[in-house]
Amino acid sequence: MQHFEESVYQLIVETSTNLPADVRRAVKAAREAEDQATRAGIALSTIAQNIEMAECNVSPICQDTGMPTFIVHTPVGANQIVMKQQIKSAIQRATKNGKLRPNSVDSLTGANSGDNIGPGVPVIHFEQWEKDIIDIRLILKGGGCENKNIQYSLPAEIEGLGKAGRDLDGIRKCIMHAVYQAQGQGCSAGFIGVGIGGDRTTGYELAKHQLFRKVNDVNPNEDLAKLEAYIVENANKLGIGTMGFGGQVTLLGCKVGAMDRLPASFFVSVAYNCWAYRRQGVLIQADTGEIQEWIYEQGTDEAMQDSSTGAVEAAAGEAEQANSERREVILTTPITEEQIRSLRVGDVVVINGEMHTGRDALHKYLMDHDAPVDLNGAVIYHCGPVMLKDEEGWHVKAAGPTTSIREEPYQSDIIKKFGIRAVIGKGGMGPKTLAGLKEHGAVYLNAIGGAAQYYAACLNKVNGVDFMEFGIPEAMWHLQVEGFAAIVTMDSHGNSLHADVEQDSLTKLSQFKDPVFK
Ligand SMILES: O=C(O)C[C@H](O)C(=O)O
Ligand code: SF4
Repeated sequence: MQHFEESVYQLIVETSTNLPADVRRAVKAAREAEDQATRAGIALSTIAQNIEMAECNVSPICQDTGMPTFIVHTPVGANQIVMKQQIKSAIQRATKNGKLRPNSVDSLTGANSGDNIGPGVPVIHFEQWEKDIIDIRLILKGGGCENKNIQYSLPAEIEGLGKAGRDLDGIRKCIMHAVYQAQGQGCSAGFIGVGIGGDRTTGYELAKHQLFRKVNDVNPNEDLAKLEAYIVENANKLGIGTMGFGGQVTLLGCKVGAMDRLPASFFVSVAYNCWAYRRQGVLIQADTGEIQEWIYEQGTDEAMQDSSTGAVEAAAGEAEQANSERREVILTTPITEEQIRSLRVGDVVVINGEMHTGRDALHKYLMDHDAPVDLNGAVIYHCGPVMLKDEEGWHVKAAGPTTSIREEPYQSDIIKKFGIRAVIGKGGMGPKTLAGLKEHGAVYLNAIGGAAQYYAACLNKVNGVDFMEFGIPEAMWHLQVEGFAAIVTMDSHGNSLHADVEQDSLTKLSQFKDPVFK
């Protein structure tokens, strides 16, 4: 077992940086199905470019490298205690090398352990089997899509769809609603795993296990196979689109499993995974610990685009031609109110100058404290980056946006208190923020979720950092930026693309009210 730790390290690096071929093919099919000249089309081009950049840089596809979750099958008699120790040390090494973000946070104190080790982290499930080989699979599922997991208890009254009973049609309604409620916040276009039955815990576990299936497999249960095909076809009629921008492609895959339940309970548990669907696995020789085989086709041979550069620019160019009303506005910080008031939903903004990261801990802190820097005219970026330090200082290794809606209770007050002019994030924000943008003259910009390498390439200098005590993802990083492009999705005139897409998709959802499976 001399090579076991190194093999697990390779598994972690591969999972975090190189999206598997079946997932790549699903993203490529989405690109083909979507009009390149739309916002969703541009988002998919950015995603494709980001996937290639991550592979090339051997750096995280998305900065949120998730809750490392391993499922390990071992021969009878193999020493699982040693394996657990070695998995943990591989995790620590991958974190130190910037392949994983330090993601393990004490729930009571907020302290980040810094090495992805803590109570309950990583998650390791061991199972023995009769074979003489070790099968170890890993999923890195980020927090934003994890937050969009949902569990239904049947029978239920489902928003937009009416009564859902304890049958296949009731299950269908739950799953359609699960896709609807995620909107773009889980970085659509996504994949879902569904667990029918179990208790509240095992139901979710079953749902997550479905995410280990291959994208193109077919469910051996005929009814479930039909349900899976139905969901993929019809969820794509909801019009939510990539990143919730509206569009043809909302869901890339649906896998459903069933287990027994108690007479009184009927749970339908849904695990939502973003497009950055990072799961891999290896078969490991039990005597040496060496990798014998990769379980999922690796991404390397499935190139995302014809030429590695220029896809996004080309798509943006086409988009501009197709939609002469779409403007590209270059802004240098600090930004004035007049500049902000001239922006409308749909404009592309390119930012130069300085931006400041801020997410959950910072927003809470700023409510009743001063800011360490002048934020008048400033840009706040909802982002928890992967950072590495060397002799020259800090470097940004991965830095895509985080889900903005979590800051809804604070954002409007923070904008007002400090004179912030632009907030960048993903998934959109709610009515309180929209009113705040209008009142104080600010704008919400949507960056492409998960495109952590794409954005890291524009963040070329770290000017400083405050609140390191919040941990790397939550600290306030002051970043020098050049050519950071994002789309205005909420403007200072009361318009919100997110509110429009949500409204429109609810209308579409209600078209699926009538029974399908009898
Ligand atoms: O934590 C993050 O950086 C992002 C998170 O996965 C999210 O989707 O909000
Ligand atoms: S930011 Fe988006 S792509 Fe990254 S983990 Fe969160 S949901 Fe997934």
